[in-house]
Amino acid sequence: MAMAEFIDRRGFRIYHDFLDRAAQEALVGALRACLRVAPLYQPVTPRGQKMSVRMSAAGRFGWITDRRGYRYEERHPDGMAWPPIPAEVMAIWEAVADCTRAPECCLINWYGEGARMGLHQDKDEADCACPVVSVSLGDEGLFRMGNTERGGKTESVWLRSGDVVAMGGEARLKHHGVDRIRFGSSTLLPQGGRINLTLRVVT
Ligand SMILES: O=C(O)CCC(=O)C(=O)O
Ligand SMILES: [Fe+2]
Repeated sequence: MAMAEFIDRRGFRIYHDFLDRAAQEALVGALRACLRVAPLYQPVTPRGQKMSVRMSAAGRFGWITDRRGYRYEERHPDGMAWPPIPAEVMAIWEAVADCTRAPECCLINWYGEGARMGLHQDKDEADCACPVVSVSLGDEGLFRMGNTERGGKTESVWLRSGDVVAMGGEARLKHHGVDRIRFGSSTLLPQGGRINLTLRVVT
């Protein structure tokens, strides 16, 4: 793994080029194995809108949304247990999380052409002492960072394949989202698109 230097933006610690190409390829291989066990599915918000990202998860819990609400579940919507979090992913957590607890969820988001994620807070976790750690693979994504309160100024950064962001401390409950991706900007994923992993302590 590359040296752990980061840029601090409002408490978001951005580690550009944290994973080199070989590490990214190894991670994609491990994730493909996860997705064979727990395939990507299209989530629906509690209000009934289809999300543009497709999702799956690894770990004891997966974060899901459907008409019944947002929550963590120990099973995929199709009924199977989530696969274990790959060792390569755990190693990233250990390098940047600065937290004694282990992640219990690795949410897997897949962004195809036109997919985005609106500004939101990650607040369905019981313990916010640990960060949410994000790993980006494939196409570049425009990541927007805001405030703990709704509204106010935001700033954005393009996240590239291999970048890692730790959202802890003052950034833990700050709003963030992905405005758009540059579809086809990376050669990592043969079909294009962007994968984002978020590692979370849930309980
Ligand atoms: O895709 C990203 O970079 C962020 C994803 C995110 O915020 C989430 O899954 O909660
Ligand atoms: Fe988030």
